[in-house]
Amino acid sequence: MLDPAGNWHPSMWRTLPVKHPTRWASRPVLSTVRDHLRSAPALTTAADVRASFDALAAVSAGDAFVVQAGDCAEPFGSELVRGVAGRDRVIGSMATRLSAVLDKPVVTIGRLAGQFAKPRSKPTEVVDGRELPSFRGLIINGPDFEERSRTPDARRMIAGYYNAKAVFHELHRIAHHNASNLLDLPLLVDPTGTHEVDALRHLGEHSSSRPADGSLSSALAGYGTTRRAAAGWQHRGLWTSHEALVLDYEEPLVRRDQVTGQWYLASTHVPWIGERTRDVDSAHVRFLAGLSNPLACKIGPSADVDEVLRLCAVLDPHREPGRLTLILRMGRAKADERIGAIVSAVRDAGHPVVWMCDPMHGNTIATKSGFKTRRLDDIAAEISSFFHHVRAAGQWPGGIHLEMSPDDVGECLDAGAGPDADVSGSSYETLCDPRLNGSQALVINEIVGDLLAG
Ligand SMILES: O=C[C@H](O)[C@H](O)COP(=O)(O)O
Ligand SMILES: C=C(OP(=O)(O)O)C(=O)O
Ligand SMILES: [Mn+2]
Repeated sequence: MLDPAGNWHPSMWRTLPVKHPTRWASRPVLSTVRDHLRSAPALTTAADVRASFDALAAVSAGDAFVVQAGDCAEPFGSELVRGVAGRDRVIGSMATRLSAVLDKPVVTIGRLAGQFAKPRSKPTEVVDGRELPSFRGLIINGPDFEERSRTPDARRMIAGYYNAKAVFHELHRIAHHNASNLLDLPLLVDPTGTHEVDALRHLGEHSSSRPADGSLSSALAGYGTTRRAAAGWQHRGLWTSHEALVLDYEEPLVRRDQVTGQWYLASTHVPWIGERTRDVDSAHVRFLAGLSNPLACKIGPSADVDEVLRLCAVLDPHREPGRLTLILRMGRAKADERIGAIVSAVRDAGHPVVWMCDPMHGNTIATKSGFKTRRLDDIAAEISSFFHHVRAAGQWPGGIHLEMSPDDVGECLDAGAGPDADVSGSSYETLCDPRLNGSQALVINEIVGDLLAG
């Protein structure tokens, strides 16, 4: 994806085949939206993207673990912003628990601040004999089964940008709140005075020696990873990630670092390529390949070893720790058969990838009443196969990727649920795929903890 002078450019994906494209209703509106996004402020800073890269490099070296979790498809509006603190809290308690088990930091990443676009198995949906485009996520169309709502409207990308901006604002608010708590509490509660030194050190970290450049990492030292403190492991905020599916949204949010000349995707920290768009010569892979962000790519059961090696060569040509996370999502039935060969081949090719397990997307089933669901038993079994096969290849099982809501939703089936178990419509709230609720996420996290300890 280089021009004759050998340079990558953010718009070059347009010359390549695009999987799961969006047919926007109006080209002139699309063009106005793209101009708006191109001149809109970046949502992330290069400093934070580099900090998230370094954090993932520690995972690739086996010195940390990573928890990535959040909605399948984020909502817009007050529900979105109100939900950030809960996602931070649940992911944070998962991470601090795993840090205590491992005695290592845990990197925390939300599916957050841009997880608004969905590839779907079927382009259309039929209800009572009427056929309309499938719901593709709020940045593309609306969920209501009406022609107007289901028509892709490029103005939704503007709404997506400002919704993401509101989430970043909330992440900053939480970071500043945590920073002030970390400063104040030890001074107030420690009678021996030993933590005072800690607190003063933190004060130094937050004082004018760190530039207030709008970076999350300048708001809170050690942002996006757990840190050991006198009172135990503490969680410090979330990095953001989403599937970079709608390139009409992502491309105008690419920014060039004036100092280094590197291109950064400023819509997120860690963009990923989905299972349905990971063809090595396609637009999505070649677009992300030119960016300096840490990248992730889903790998499902249809991927053969050569395909994965070609992806690694394009996405991680310099074999750089932290650059590439491979998110295996095989499904319980295929995990044992598929994981070992892929991990060994990537190891032998010398790519220091982060190995992550998504035990959700290969385990989706339909209940008798037609709801999409996932069984905790299948999720646990796939995680356990992942640990076994990654370790058998001498590699570090570096992370877990979950679809999760902190709320009391009933979308996945509890451990031990029988063959006829169903979910109830009243607590089924997801916009797309079934999520673990907060307590189910903690159950799965204990299983991960046991595997890490074992
Ligand atoms: O989140 C992932 C996909 O968009 C989702 O699993 C597809 O679901 P579908 O099979 O209902 O289209
Ligand atoms: C679309 C998703 O997953 P996959 O690409 O693995 O199917 C997702 O993570 O929501
Ligand atoms: Mn999903």
